[in-house]
Amino acid sequence: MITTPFGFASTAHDVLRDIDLSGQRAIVTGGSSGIGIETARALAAAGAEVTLAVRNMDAGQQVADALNAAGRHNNVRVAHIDLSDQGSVTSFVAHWQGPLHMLINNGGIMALPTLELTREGWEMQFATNFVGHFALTVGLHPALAAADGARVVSVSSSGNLFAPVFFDDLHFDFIPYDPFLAYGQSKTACALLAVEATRRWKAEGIVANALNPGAIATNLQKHTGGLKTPPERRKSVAQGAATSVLLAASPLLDGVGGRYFEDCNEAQMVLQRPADYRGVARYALDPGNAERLWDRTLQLISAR
Ligand SMILES: NC(=O)c1ccc[n+]([C@@H]2O[C@H](COP(=O)([O-])OP(=O)(O)OC[C@H]3O[C@@H](n4cnc5c(N)ncnc54)[C@H](O)[C@@H]3O)[C@@H](O)[C@H]2O)c1
Repeated sequence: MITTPFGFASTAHDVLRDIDLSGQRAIVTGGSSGIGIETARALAAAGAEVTLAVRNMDAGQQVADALNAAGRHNNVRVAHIDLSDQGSVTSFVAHWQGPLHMLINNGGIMALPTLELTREGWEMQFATNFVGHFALTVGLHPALAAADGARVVSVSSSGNLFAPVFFDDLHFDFIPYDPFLAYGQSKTACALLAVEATRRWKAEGIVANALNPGAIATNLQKHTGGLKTPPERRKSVAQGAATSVLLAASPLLDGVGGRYFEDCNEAQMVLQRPADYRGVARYALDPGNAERLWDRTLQLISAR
């Protein structure tokens, strides 16, 4: 188990204190709100050149302007991506130039009340939270390989404990749609992406890890009537971004990949859903599931 000096209450700035990221380049998807803003703020404050990959360019530009005005480096920019739209992901990748040191797959949606499908017929949470990030990560593989020690960060969730990947029914054609089953499947898939990306790319110096940021009141809960977690177990957004930046940039994680973290430490693997929703399900780190999902998703995106 990987342990660090950081924990539940640590902030992203605590984790990056004394770390100089000058000359390093990062992408933060969903960087115009919530945890994404704080992830970008901390990486940029440490000197990294940060691209906010966002669906809403106006919102993204406002955040970039605010971060640049408050920081010392004028190193935050904005680029458009709609993770639910494969054409948009392809276009983002085509415009990216040069090496990429940190890819923070952070954007996401949760618990859409009714079944929504993309134009390809893919369930929307799976398409946005996972397939979009999968295509982005695979598309940016040459840029990651060029960075000499790149990190991919997969923002998963305790939602991994709600559902495995339903390989025979990814898009709820048979299983009755449930908002949290769909969210859970997508977040399990995000964890599996880290496992398989590490297996495939570690020899090229690329490692990927997954994380649960904790319970943070953000726009994510707009379909669920707000955060239900008791106050003592909630985090601020700066605390929520701590594990993301740890996985993106801390030397404590050098060479570590294919693992799942929460509260800045490696999480326990569990065989049943615990009452406190801590830990990661075995199926979410299973290498066989990870390879199967990778191959299946490659087929999905190449057949569209
Ligand atoms: N807040 C929590 O309690 C919590 C808990 C566990 C996991 N997470 C995860 O943390 C991540 C960040 O969530 P947050 O809490 O900051 O929520 P948020 O709603 O504030 O941020 C999510 C971001 O993703 C972007 N996004 C959504 N759909 C997109 C699309 N199609 N294309 C591009 N961008 C898109 C949104 O515009 C937004 O900027 C998510 O992956 C979420 O699942 C959050």
